Amino acid sequence: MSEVESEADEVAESDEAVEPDEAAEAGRDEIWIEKYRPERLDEVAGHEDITERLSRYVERDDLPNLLFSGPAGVGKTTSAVAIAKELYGDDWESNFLELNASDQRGIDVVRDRIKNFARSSFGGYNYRIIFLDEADSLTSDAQSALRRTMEQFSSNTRFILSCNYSSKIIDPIQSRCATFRFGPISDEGVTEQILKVAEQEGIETTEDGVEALVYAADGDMRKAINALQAAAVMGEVVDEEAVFTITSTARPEEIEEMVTHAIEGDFSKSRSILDDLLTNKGMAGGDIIDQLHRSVWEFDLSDEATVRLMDRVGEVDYRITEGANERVQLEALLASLSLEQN
Ligand SMILES: Nc1ncnc2c1ncn2[C@@H]1O[C@H](COP(=O)(O)OP(=O)(O)OP(=O)(O)O)[C@@H](O)[C@H]1O
Repeated sequence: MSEVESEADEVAESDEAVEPDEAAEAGRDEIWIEKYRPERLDEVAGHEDITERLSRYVERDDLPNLLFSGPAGVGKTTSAVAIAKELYGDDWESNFLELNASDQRGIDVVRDRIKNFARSSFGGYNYRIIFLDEADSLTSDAQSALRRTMEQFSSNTRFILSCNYSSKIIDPIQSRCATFRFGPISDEGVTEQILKVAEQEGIETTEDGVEALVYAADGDMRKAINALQAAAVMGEVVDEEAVFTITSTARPEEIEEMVTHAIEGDFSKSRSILDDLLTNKGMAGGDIIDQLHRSVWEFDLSDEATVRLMDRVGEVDYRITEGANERVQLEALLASLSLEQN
């Protein structure tokens, strides 16, 4: 039993009335992304076109194999679980198996679990659901084996595969699935959910705090809610300062200032901002590149400078992904911008 649960039991057993403050404290120990995970398809924010189509399968009780693709934290797992809850009601847990394809123990363990689940007795339902997360982490050979398993159990099992990139899924699997692309959640969608959670938790947020949460999350709802919860622990009010600190995100103005100094030929000022971001703010080089990439079009730069910067950003991003030293790469980027001016 977790500490939270045992504490909650002790409180329930004691004769003394629970003070509202204590109840709120206990509530804050819960993980908000789980507490506010939508239960039903129509509660999933920002993907109405997808959830309406999924609801039709549920209404007809006729589910094809599904492939959900998209970035992290946008509702792929949530939608799969919501389908199971709507199809099976209280029995959903015994008819839904969640597996991770990148299971350390290997694909054979995953396949055995699929077989055991698909072969065990059914409680009056025509089919059960297997949700396989990170399906794109499987090699082509493992995916071919998975395809055979999908065929073997096609009469009584439906697969929902989740991945970041559907292009990494072999064609024979893609052609057996209806594909749904979950994009990043819109700023409005994230804002709405943040405000809802904050209100229910009695958390005060400032307008710039919510804007900072939306900016830092960049369409990832899990990141937005986690950041709200972490910032709420830090102080009374969730404001911009708290959010940027907690998420190790640079303010857009800092990134712009760093680039502008470099373009104006002042390498040392530009480098000292970079140093502050990497050393004092603890940012990862890859995250600075991501922020640069997102903000480039909002900087006050000529078209030519923007294109040059974009070109460099692409190159540095590739090198960092390949394992090059982040600081060296970022300093080189700023240095090359400065050199062009001098
Ligand atoms: N569209 C959404 N509407 C409301 N809440 C959401 C949405 N997407 C994500 N969330 C919140 O974020 C949490 C994580 O979402 P989920 O597990 O569905 O992400 P995912 O897309 O499956 O990501 P991953 O690929 O990393 O597994 C949920 O528990 C929920 O609180």
